[in-house]
Amino acid sequence: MDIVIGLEVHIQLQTNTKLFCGCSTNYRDSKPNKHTCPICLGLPGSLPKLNQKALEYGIKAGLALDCNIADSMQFHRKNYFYPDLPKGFQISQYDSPLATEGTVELSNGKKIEIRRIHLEEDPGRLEHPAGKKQSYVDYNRSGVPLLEIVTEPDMSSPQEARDFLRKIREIMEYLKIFDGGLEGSLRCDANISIEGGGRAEVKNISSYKGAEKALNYEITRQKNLMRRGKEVKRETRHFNEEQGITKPSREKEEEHDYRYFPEPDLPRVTISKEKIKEIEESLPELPDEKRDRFQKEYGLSQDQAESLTTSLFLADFYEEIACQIDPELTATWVADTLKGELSYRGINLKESNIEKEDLLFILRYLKEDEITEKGAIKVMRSTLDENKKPEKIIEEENLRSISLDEISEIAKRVIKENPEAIEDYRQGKEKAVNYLVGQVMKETNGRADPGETNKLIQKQLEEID
Ligand SMILES: Nc1ncnc2c1ncn2[C@@H]1O[C@H](COP(=O)(O)OP(=O)(O)OP(=O)(O)O)[C@@H](O)[C@H]1O
Ligand SMILES: [Mg+2]
Ligand SMILES: [Mg+2]
Repeated sequence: MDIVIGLEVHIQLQTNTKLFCGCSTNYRDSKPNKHTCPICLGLPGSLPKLNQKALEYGIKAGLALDCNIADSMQFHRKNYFYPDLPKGFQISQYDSPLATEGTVELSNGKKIEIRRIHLEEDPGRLEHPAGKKQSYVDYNRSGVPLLEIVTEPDMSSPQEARDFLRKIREIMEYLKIFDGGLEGSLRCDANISIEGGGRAEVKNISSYKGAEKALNYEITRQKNLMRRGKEVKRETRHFNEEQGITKPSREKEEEHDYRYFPEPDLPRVTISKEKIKEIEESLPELPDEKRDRFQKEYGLSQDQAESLTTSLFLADFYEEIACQIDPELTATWVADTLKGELSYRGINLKESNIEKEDLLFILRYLKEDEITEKGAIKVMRSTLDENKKPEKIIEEENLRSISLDEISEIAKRVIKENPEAIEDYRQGKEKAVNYLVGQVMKETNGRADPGETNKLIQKQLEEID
């Protein structure tokens, strides 16, 4: 049974002001209804004016997704009645959108077609506090610029949908027009059908993990209906993030006729070839290009390059260190060790204490055998957990590597103290060597180099023989 998935992704553009007025878009820490004016409250007689920055950001996004940018576009009124929309309509786009026909390549190489991209205003935010009879509405979000990206129904699994959203997020962050770290900045409607059934449009998804969950739930639900010979209806459903389930939309009025018509208060917008060209020339290197370049320039594996380019912040962090010291060593320490430590702590690089200089310092010491690998990991952990500088940690925790002579002395003593290990070694037990190495590591608090220690112990044991 073929699974068909198409997404409508809404991303909030990071402009300072709203799409059609001068109110601030920075609403998350504000009291409700503080960033409002007659325009974003939709009061009669107010006139919207297009934010040119939002238009520029939209063009940027369209170009980055390989779309055709329209030479002119029109805003339309999308009429529906709901308290989050004070005017009774949303200014959106209809048959004359900003951009059409783009593509996004997933990490499995599959190409997903973009049907269209358009600009629209975000509605207000409703709050339904638990245990209260009233609901509240906050219009601070009303009028924040949204970019809606609509795909063709090209995805065939929830994993692909998740990967698509991750890619979109990465690209938009690279363009510096979007901040995925903000709550509710990326929302999507996921359309899904199974061969022979109607499509469900699942609304209210606010993360890419949520999208995957909602789609998995839908597959099970739709397959179960089909198995029992029941019809899968074409319908709109709501995703409940906490419960991980979808439910039919309660509001019947959501299955509407939007009665689209051209927004009479906003003239058709022409987009000149020069403007498009200028924006195209200013586009930064995008994630896929950076990944390919990292592979070529620094000799990284595809996996490492992929892992290091998932965010611009991470990629820059890596590259600035890699330029000053061994790029392959840096890749291993950033992509594997550091990312592992961060994910163990449930934080990302931006949120952590570690700075470029810190990692560079650790890698320098490691390269010059001033600390062991084990020591380096300890320093990294303490840098993350205690917000101290590596230099200080190395001093305080006594992590500086010890010399071969010192190791040799300790090894001698350890061998002497463990006659049964010598016996085991004579009988050909390799484990005995490992045990002795372990003892030396313990005595030296992990400061001895395990490879060197192993060699020394073998040599000393042979000499006893
Ligand atoms: N059979 C299908 N199965 C799954 N997805 C589909 C199917 N047919 C179309 N889609 C997807 O559904 C989405 C259609 O979105 P679009 O916004 O154009 O229309 P709509 O959902 O009818 O309207 P709106 O959501 O604006 O009210 C697209 O992403 C498309 O890829
Ligand atoms: Mg839709
Ligand atoms: Mg839509």
